[in-house]
Amino acid sequence: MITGFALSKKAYAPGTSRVSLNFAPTDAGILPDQMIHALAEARAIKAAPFAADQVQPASLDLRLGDVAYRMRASFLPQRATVAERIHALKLHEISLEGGAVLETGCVYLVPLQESLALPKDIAASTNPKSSTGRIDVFTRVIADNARAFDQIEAGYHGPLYAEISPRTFPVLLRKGSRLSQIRFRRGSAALDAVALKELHARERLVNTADADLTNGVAVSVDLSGFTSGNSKIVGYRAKRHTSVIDVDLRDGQSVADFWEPLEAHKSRALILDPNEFYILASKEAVQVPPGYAAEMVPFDPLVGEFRVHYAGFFDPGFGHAGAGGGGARAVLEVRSHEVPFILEHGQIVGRLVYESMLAAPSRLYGQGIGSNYQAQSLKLSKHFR
Ligand SMILES: O=c1ccn([C@H]2C[C@H](O)[C@@H](COP(=O)(O)OP(=O)(O)OP(=O)(O)O)O2)c(=O)[nH]1
Repeated sequence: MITGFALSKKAYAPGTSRVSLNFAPTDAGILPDQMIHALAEARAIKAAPFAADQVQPASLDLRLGDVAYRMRASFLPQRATVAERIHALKLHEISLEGGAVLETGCVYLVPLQESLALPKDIAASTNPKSSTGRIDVFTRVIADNARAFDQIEAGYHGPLYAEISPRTFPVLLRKGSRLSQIRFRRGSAALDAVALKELHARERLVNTADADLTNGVAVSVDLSGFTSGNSKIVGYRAKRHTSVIDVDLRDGQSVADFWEPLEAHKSRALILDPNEFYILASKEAVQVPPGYAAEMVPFDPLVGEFRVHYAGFFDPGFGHAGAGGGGARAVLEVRSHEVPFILEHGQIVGRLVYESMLAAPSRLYGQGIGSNYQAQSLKLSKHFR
């Protein structure tokens, strides 16, 4: 297990130093920013030069290409290429050059600008960016012959596509918009029970005295109320039939036009309406130490009553006091399925699974890379002012 790193003083500047991608057989972990740049220099990631801040501490933001296909339905390509399935299933094509609105309830497929020619020992996984999950845009990435969403096999050579289905708000996006992110991984890097216990003892991953560390660090919901002006609220419920959100515009919309604040109740419970979308926050302050990355997963795959976590990647340095993040809560994107469901204060809703980095990133989340959510409390996406 990799335990600690000295952080380099300077951020990695692409092309200025050689970062080796030759690993010892037992090396396992998530590739940090400097290795993502090295993958691009080695043409294992093929793309136009990266945009500023596109490479994050443990992931790369993926950019939409210039066309969206409105599809009859979602699919997994399995034995086909995605291009073959698009040919068979597309309803029509929309240019993204000048921007286009994607409607709620429809399924779109967009070729991404980045394609891959991965070495045999590097696999990848994808997830929506937190900003995408917080506005309820359901997004997954598929590759040719994929049998699962958001999983890219080691050694994959080929294009990537984003499946996009806005659930609550129509969204305006364009060529270059970044809805998804990709993490590159060598081997199996998840911490086992012993390593997680040791890391928590050393770094205090959550600020609870009796942290539940079964299969990851348990994260529960806070329904006691956060101060908002003169009131106490537990979160927000999305409004229906709103206007459009421009995914690239920060602070562009007023909260009141899109969200209904949910006042705290003395019962410290919240009844989730089926098919409504909620933003809530964790009771625990969480943190990801510099040598690690985390992912929020369902607390129990057998409990399908409600879904938390659209966007599960937590960056190295998120909530870390050394990166200005002390006390950060996890923001939770929550939806109930078939029946109304009562959530109670302190109920476990997800687990943070920690993985080792192959090396410390040259910059942490919150350190001069335009991070939007460091030290966050209950926080809507960056689109709202
Ligand atoms: O469900 C989630 C997922 C992530 N996060 C936190 C941890 C993560 O490190 C941070 C930023 O996530 P991400 O990089 O996916 O967001 P972004 O939309 O790219 O924002 P930024 O520009 O700040 O990176 O938000 C949450 O609170 N809840």
